[in-house]
Amino acid sequence: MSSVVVYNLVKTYAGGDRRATDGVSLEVADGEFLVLVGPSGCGKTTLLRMVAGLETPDSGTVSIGGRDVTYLPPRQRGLSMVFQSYAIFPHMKVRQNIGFGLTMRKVPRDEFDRRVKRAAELLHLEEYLDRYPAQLSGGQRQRVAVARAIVVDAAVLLMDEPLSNLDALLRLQFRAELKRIVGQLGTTTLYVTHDQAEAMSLGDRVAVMRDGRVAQLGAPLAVYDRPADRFVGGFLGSPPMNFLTARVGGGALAVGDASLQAPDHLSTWEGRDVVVGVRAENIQVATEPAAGWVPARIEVVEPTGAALLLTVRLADEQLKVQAPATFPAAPDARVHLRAEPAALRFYDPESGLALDA
Ligand SMILES: Nc1ncnc2c1ncn2[C@@H]1O[C@H](COP(=O)(O)OP(=O)(O)OP(=O)(O)O)[C@@H](O)[C@H]1O
Repeated sequence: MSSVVVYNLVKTYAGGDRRATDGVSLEVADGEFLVLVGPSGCGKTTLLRMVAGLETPDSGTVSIGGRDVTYLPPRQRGLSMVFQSYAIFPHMKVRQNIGFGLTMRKVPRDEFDRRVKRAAELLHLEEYLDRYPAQLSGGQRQRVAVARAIVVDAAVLLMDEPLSNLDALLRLQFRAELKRIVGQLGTTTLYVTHDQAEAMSLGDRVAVMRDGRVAQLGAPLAVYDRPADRFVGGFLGSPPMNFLTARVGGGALAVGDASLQAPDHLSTWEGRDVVVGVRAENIQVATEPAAGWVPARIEVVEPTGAALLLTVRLADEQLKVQAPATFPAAPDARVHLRAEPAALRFYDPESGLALDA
């Protein structure tokens, strides 16, 4: 049992003007891959470092496998770490780098060989074991850092932006490999990234952080489909969720001259504005008008290869719409839009919080 439970962690750095983490509570279940994601400065690294034992919280607790480790040093916590600046030793060959944690633990020679071989196999590094880090590419060095972390069979793996030094293509390849490897090992993993696509791809669940707090925690698609507030909807997804202001009246939602059907639960908002959230891929687009479709004008057409990303104007609002690659789109052309009612989300314009059905 190697769950990680973080309870009400508060941390303010000396000289810091606000809390780096402001009462964070979450649980990483045994064998789960949980991703902390959020913009720069939201406190994700601080949270990870408190789990690691590299920072001491002002208050709150960290438990690993049911044991309170809040004030234990890192080496007594049964975890292993990979950081962005993968500190592999330049004067040691790959074999000794991968096996470093085993050497420290005085693991016997044959077991050392067996475990290093297995970690090297998982990371496709077998043929590089006798090279020095300087003779490797950046991607291969990063693999060495991951192999070194997994070779010790720690109950919990902590990773802080392990892919951020890799170029875009390598990042994508290694992301899938990490997912395979961690899935195979079944190690409880807490992973920090500022990259929302990486978070969606890797996490069993994602915790979206903002200003030292968890804004939302859930399965990637659940969070993507039902953002708990405007911040989460705007942070997850590329393009971000569209938001437009609509006036509720007589069972309808008015956006400029256009009118959509309002769901029943908005009846308490009669006569007031709400914010409607809708993802680009949930908006259908047509060249011809039809009942219930809303007229709009194309401003920009961007081919992405698999689709077209349209910037369209609807009344005073600008929206991103994903159209099929074959859609006959041109700047200034008039088009007609519609979205399934089930794909619309509603937010309080003041607080930004979701108005649940
Ligand atoms: N050693 C430190 N001393 C003072 N303030 C710090 C220190 N480390 C972090 N902070 C502050 O704490 C807040 C949270 O920082 P943290 O590094 O945890 O954020 P992050 O989400 O990991 O950001 P990034 O993705 O940029 O690393 C920020 O306001 C940051 O400026």
